[in-house]
Amino acid sequence: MGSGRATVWSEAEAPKYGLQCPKKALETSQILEAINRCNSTGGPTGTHWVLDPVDGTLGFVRGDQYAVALALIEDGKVVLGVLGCPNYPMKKELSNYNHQHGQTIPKTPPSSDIWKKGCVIYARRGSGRAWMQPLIQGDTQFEWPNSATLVQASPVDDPSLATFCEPVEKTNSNHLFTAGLANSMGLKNQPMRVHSMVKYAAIARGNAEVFIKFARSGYKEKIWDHAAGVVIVEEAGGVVTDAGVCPLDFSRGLYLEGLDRGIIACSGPILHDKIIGACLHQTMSGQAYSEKDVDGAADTTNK
Ligand SMILES: Nc1ncnc2c1ncn2[C@@H]1O[C@H](COP(=O)(O)OS(=O)(=O)O)[C@@H](OP(=O)(O)O)[C@H]1O
Ligand SMILES: [Mg+2]
Repeated sequence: MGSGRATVWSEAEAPKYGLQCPKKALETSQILEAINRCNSTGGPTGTHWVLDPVDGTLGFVRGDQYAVALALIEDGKVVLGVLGCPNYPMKKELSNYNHQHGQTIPKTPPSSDIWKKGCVIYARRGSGRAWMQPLIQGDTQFEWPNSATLVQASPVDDPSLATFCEPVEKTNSNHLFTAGLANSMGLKNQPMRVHSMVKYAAIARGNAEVFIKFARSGYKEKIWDHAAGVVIVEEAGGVVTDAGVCPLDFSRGLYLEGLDRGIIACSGPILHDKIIGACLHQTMSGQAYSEKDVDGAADTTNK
């Protein structure tokens, strides 16, 4: 959740936002203990904060992409989303890296300290806007609008020009099934495999057009893995639904209950319609998702 210095900074800023400042700066362990005290199970009523302190754990461990994700859910609807992406620089496109090695950060970082300068992306439901700003480092004070800039989903609606991203691990999403979808809708580019909700950030920033995740049947998607990303993509002009064209339902507890097969996030409605059509085609032609595809996938991309 950030350095001790960042913690002290947040506490010092608290009164400015009408919050009571703790008498003594909290230690890291106290912050973790406070997070652990949370016991809400979500649901259709009330106000709930949803936090994924390290989303994309594997990416974090590998020194690759991960996110710190915070969302506010009111009466079952996500009203606010914030994604901190410490390894996603303001000015770099993820797609410049990765295809061959499944890694979005080059092994040898560029000489500048660009990789230390991640971004934060956030949006409020109904504002029609999504914002991005650099991660605040060291003693820098946050002063709205600071260097925040508006981000927008990509205008590209031609599948042959679109970039699609998906989880790195084929145990988390069926790569064979998504490759079939991509092929049948005419996506030509290699998939960009990225850990964490940085995939939603990439759609919101216009660095990719499509994010598809089809988990194995029986796996229940958790609200904290999607809440912040969904509101940010939608406010940046994108569309997010399940494969049955229903919005993701954040009102039914800790899981996205009732999710139809997988999650499809797109930069706009034209590409989204095409993927839904491709899904229907795959299902009708008997190429629907199967467990075998996940467990025994002869998929050699990004190894
Ligand atoms: N079996 C299975 N199927 C589907 N999804 C799963 C599965 N196991 C875990 N998870 C959840 O996926 C979250 C990580 O998603 P990613 O997109 O980062 O996956 S990947 O590392 O790029 O493959 C990951 O979030 P984190 O735990 O925050 O990393 C999990 O909540
Ligand atoms: Mg997660």
